This record gives sequence, structure tokens and C-alpha cells, in this order.
Amino acid sequence: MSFTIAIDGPAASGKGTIARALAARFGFAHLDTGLLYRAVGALGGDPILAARELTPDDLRRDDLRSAAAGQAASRVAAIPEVRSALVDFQRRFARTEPGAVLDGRDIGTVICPEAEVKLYVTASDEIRARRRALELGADEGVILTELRERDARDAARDVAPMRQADDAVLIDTSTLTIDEAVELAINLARRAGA
Ligand SMILES: Nc1ncnc2c1ncn2[C@@H]1O[C@H](COP(=O)(O)OP(=O)(O)OP(=O)(O)O)[C@@H](O)[C@H]1O
Ligand SMILES: Nc1ccn([C@@H]2O[C@H](COP(=O)(O)O)[C@@H](O)[C@H]2O)c(=O)n1
Repeated sequence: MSFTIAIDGPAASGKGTIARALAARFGFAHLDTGLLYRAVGALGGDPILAARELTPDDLRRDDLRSAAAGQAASRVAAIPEVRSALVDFQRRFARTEPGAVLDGRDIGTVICPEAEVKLYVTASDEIRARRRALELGADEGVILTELRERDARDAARDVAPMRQADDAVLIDTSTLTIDEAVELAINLARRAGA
């Protein structure tokens, strides 16, 4: 039986960094589910059709990591038909043997409510903006505004809003180094049987 680790949290909180490290540590597959919504947003046209016809090649586009792609993703992610078109793929991925780590906004609440480990990774708005600005070589103030706008939209939408699952463990990475955050997550996963 497959072991699932679900990681949710706001933009640039460090979810992906922790997810990749957990996957490497335990030999699990990793899916950055944000990439699915980024690809749908970047494809343009009818987002429902784009979500239904998404291909692995669409996820390899080199323009998916930009702030603009993040905003476009957040807009299409509020469309219920877009979300439902992507559910089966994510749930199938979660059953990869011997285990899978999925990070996103609704993994612990909607996609994998039965996950063996659930983490909700967060950090202060300012710290997240500083880290993302450094990563993209972008203006910190602009990124801060963009992150807040995106988080507000993600948390307020009617379908699968971003929120911490009742049984998720909160990890605030504001004052943690990457190594400290990863170690904390590894210990939690180990204790849960990973
Ligand atoms: N604990 C940490 N200390 C310092 N920098 C960190 C820490 N965790 C992550 N980072 C850096 O912050 C940036 C955002 O991290 P990451 O991409 O993991 O966030 P995310 O939550 O997956 O973002 P997104 O929602 O956009 O997918 C990256 O540049 C990463 O290297
Ligand atoms: N499970 C998910 C994952 C992502 N989204 C939406 O996609 C946007 C981009 O996600 P990143 O993780 O790459 O920042 C995000 O702002 C959400 O709108 C989602 O809805 N559900």
C-alpha cells in the first residue's frame, strides 16, 4: 500500500522545498500540483478544455515559474470544472508505490483526505516575499502585493479553498533554515511510519 504525504500552504512558504526533500529522503514520487494550474493558466483559451486535455509536455513549459503564471494559475484554479478535471490525475499519483508527496493548496483537505502525513507550511508574508523576490530576481514590494492578492483569492474561493486540514501539523518556516524545516518534516513523517 502506498504512503501519502500531503503538504499545503500559501505561496512561497517552502512547501515545494520540503516536499522535494521528503521525496528524496524516503524514495517517494513528488508532484507539485501548482504546476498543473500554472500550465492551465499559461495555455490560455478555454481553461476547462485546457485542464481536460493537459499533457506532460504542457508541464515542461519554461514560463511556468513566473509571477504572472502564478496569478493566471490562481484565477483558473477558482473554476470548479478546472479543479474537477485535475482530481483523478492527482489521486492516481498519490497512490504511486512505495509512496508519494503532493504539495498544493487542497491536498490534505480534498485530494488526499486520508493521507498518512499532513503538513501545512507557512511563513510571514514579508519573509515569503523576500525569499521569492530573491529567487526570481524581482522587486520585493511587487512580489509582496502579488503574494497577498493570490493568497486572498486562493483562500476565498468557494471550491477547495486553501486552508489547513484539521489534522495537519503546522510548520512555520519564518525562522527556520531549509535544513531545520526539512528535518522537522522528516521526523514527523518517520513518526507516522514513512
Ligand atoms: N526555510 C527556508 N529558509 C530560507 N529559504 C527558504 C526556506 N524554505 C524555502 N526557501 C526558499 O523560498 C523560496 C520559496 O520556496 P518554495 O518554492 O519551496 O515555496 P512553495 O511554497 O513551494 O512556493 P509555491 O507556492 O510558489 O510553489 C525558494 O527560493 C526556497 O529556496
Ligand atoms: N493544489 C493546488 C495547487 C495550486 N493551486 C493554485 O495554483 C496556484 C499556483 O500554485 P503554486 O503552488 O505553484 O504557487 C496557486 O496560487 C493556487 O491558486 C490550487 O488551487 N490548488
